[in-house]
Amino acid sequence: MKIFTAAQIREADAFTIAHEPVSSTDLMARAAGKCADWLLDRFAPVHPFFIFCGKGNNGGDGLVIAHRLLEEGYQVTACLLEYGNKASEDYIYYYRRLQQQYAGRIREIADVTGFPELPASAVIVDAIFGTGLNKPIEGWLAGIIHKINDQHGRHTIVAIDMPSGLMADASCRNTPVIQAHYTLSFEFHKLAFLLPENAALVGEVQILPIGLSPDYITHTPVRYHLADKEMMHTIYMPRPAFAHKGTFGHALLVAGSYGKMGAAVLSAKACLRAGVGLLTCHIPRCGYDIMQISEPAAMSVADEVHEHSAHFHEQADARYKTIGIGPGLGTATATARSFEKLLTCYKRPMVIDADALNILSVYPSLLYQVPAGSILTPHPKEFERLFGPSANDFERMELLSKQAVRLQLYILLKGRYTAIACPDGAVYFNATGNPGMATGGSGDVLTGILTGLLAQDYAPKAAVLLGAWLHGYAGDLAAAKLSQEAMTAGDIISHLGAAFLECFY
Ligand SMILES: NC(=O)C1=CN([C@@H]2O[C@H](COP(=O)(O)OP(=O)(O)OC[C@H]3O[C@@H](n4cnc5c(N)ncnc54)[C@H](O)[C@@H]3O)[C@@H](O)[C@H]2O)[C@H](O)CC1
Ligand SMILES: [K+]
Repeated sequence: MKIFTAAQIREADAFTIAHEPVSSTDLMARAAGKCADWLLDRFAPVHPFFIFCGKGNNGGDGLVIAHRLLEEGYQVTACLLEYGNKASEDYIYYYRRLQQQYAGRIREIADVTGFPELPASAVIVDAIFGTGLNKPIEGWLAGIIHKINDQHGRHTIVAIDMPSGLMADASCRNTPVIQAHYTLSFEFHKLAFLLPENAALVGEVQILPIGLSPDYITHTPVRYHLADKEMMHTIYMPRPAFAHKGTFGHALLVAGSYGKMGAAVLSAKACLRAGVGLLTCHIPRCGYDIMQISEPAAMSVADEVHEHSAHFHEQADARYKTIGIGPGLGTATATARSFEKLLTCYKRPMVIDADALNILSVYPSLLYQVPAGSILTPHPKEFERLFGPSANDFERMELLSKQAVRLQLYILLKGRYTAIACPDGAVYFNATGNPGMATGGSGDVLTGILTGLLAQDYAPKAAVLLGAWLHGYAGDLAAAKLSQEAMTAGDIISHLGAAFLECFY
């Protein structure tokens, strides 16, 4: 799914009105009607509704919702915020209709003292500002936002299109924003919904299709995308019937050090479960028995050094379709030196994670030696060590995209919505996964999966999108069976099979 900017959403709206064609009042009725349907479905008539309306089209949506709920016999108070702006045409149209039929249900609010007493079980609908917000909310309107947020623990707050105060494409940190339990958003996700700094504001997001022009949607280029199941179906490659293990590539995994062999084992197991043909693990001498016993399907090569690996560059030849490097590797000087040599002799896209990323952040010039098309998988701290801090999450996304272009790499920034930046600057968000995966070893599992997919001849972009999706999907299946608390990284691996089956069979 494409993620459009606020300006593009306005264009989509205008394009739809001109080409469907549909009048803008009818488009508003269609959009707000979807919200009303959702509210009617979710809340019984015992809930009194307080619908706060701004003067733009978001407020217009609120007026349509108020009218529809009244028609359905609900108790509604339309709280119209009179802050001096000129009302939009569609707002005026629906205001007149409400005024004619339900004048008694309208309350005009011109300062904070007009904030209504809310009875128990009231539902607050926020239709104050949507995608038209162009500066932070100030003055008594900010007071209204705070008053509404004070009700967060007592009343359900449903935001229409966007929580008021949030901008689709810019940071609103430390400005007044509605803290919604639900956000009913039209047609598309907004970038703001996917960034951690807004996690407490958007609540559960419901995307409601409102029939914006498919023509506009198909032909308008965007930087940000949300990965979805259809995308995965275009990526996934079923195995040919006459396949043998050579068909699926031989991967080299460079991982583990004294005390961190678990990371290597998890990565190896995940790589095998992702379908690699053959796997060789380069591990320090101390890890030899551990790996051989833990994962009999993997071959092992022990380094000359006991506690960490220092000679893996000698291994890295054309036999290997790809290399996954980093989980539990440690950052010993000898390890860093071997990594440096590896980068001069091995030129295929590889997967670089954890301590291998930490080595890159200590020796940043090595970043330029990383083969084009390789996949880096930093968590936010590792990302910051590599590329520096950002003032907010929007700037971090800019930096992520810019670095992927500059280095011609795929950079996967881990998070609730993992963001995957591509060498052409596009960024894909992955929505599978859950907080149960915020546990030691789950990154090692991802590295194994990505390595396994690259070895099977998935192009790097396909591998990183599919790998992130499957990793999260398997995590969701594990959480459904075991709970988010009790699941471990190993459970992600053991649910990978079910993830393949559910998604592709
Ligand atoms: N996406 C669609 O196709 C549809 C969207 N709909 C709804 O329309 C809004 C966007 O409406 P718009 O009138 O452009 O903007 P807003 O209602 O968000 O408000 C803009 C209004 O307020 C002024 N303003 C902006 N910032 C501030 C501020 N900080 N303080 C005071 N005033 C401010 C601005 O100048 C405008 O006058 C979208 O979100 C949907 O809810 C349609 O209903 C259907 C199609
Ligand atoms: K809103």
